[in-house]
Amino acid sequence: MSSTTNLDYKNASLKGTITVPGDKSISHRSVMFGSIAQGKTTVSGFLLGEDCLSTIDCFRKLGVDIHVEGTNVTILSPGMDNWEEPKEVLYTGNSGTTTRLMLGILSGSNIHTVMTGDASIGKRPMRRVTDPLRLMGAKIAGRENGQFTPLAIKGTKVKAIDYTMPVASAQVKSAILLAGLRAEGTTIVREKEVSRDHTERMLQQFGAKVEVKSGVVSFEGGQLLQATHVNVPGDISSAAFFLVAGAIVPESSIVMKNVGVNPTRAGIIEVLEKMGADLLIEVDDANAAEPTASLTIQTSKLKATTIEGDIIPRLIDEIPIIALLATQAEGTTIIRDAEELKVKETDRITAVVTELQKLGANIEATEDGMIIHGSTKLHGGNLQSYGDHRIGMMSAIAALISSSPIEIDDTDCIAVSYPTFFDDLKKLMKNS
Ligand SMILES: O=C(O)C1=C[C@@H](OP(=O)(O)O)[C@@H](O)[C@H](O)C1
Ligand SMILES: C=C(OP(=O)(O)O)C(=O)O
Repeated sequence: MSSTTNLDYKNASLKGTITVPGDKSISHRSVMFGSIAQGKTTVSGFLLGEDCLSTIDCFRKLGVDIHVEGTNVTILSPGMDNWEEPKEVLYTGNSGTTTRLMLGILSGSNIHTVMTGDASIGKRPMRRVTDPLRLMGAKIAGRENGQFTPLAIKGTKVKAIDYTMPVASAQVKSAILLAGLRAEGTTIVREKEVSRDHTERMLQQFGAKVEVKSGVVSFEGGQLLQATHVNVPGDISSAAFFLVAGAIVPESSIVMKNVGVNPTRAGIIEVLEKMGADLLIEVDDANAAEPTASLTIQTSKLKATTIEGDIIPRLIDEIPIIALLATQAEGTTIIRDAEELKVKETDRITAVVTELQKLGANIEATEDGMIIHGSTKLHGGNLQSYGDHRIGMMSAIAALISSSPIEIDDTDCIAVSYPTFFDDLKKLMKNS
């Protein structure tokens, strides 16, 4: 365990304006696409979270020149066909997105690489990616027949596939599409439930032609990406913590500017609205490559809801903080169809239920989600983050409404996606 944080936030209220850091999914992809394209790609609003820094580190090892200045990143790439074969293992840290998308990219490259990550990555399933990539002809070897890291990838000439996704996962879809860049023929990915579409949008931004029609993405191999500029919006998954805080902490009013509201990511907005939250959405430019909005949330009287089916991929990373929200809503909230939570940085069903029960919440785990009876007054306690950034941040927000202090083991992990989380929290508390 690294840092233990003791949070005594009694009678806090949150007021003011913040700008949450850049979107993690889009930041990863900006470096990946900028490294594939030959020439100079510039990125603004980049997330300096540990996961995205792992992506940068991997591409530097392939000979891509990447400069970081504040949240501006410049990528000078010789182009994918001229990458160097790295002498070292590529280390993907805690990042599932880096590991899985790199598998797709490296499969169609002309170099040999070995990839590994931290202990959490070592437990996360990779066959969901290595199986379709092997169908494309990829040469991947890994622990338990390609299920776990470390993974070795011998870049080769891959071929297109027509693949129906067995799980709703943007990481699997993206890995296949990125391998498809170098494949002969048309790669087709069919989704039953639409997952985040940042890869499809960014392929278009880099000049590729992609067709997306009712859950089917088709994409002709052999297209060259053109270096460009990427503007990364604020991360709605980070904003989610303050959307919930604003709704449940008494006498609060929070404005968040420049938040990405791509419809494939904005499930939390739909849920807040259904639960009766006082939320104002002012869209900046609906036609931007990734649309953004200002979000204003005020303390709200909340009612329970059911969250299931095709909304789940649109809010998968927000479920821990939505569970806390539901403890403050009148009635029974049911979350189902969310078994994917079991294979994130930790088993998020068990982690959320165990930690919220410690605070007195009336919450139970189910096979594919959780049931929460509200509203309950929460008390303090000693919580664990399990090294999972989203559990750590959910616990810190709980401390704002608990009747006594909350101690959290290992809050360092929050830097994975939101390194300035406590700065933003303090800023909002100071204004109250
Ligand atoms: O593609 C992405 O950037 C991501 C996809 C999601 O994972 P899955 O593809 O496993 O659902 C999400 O949980 C993760 O935080 C980021
Ligand atoms: C699941 C997450 O990320 P990744 O899969 O990239 O580790 C997350 O950020 O909540």
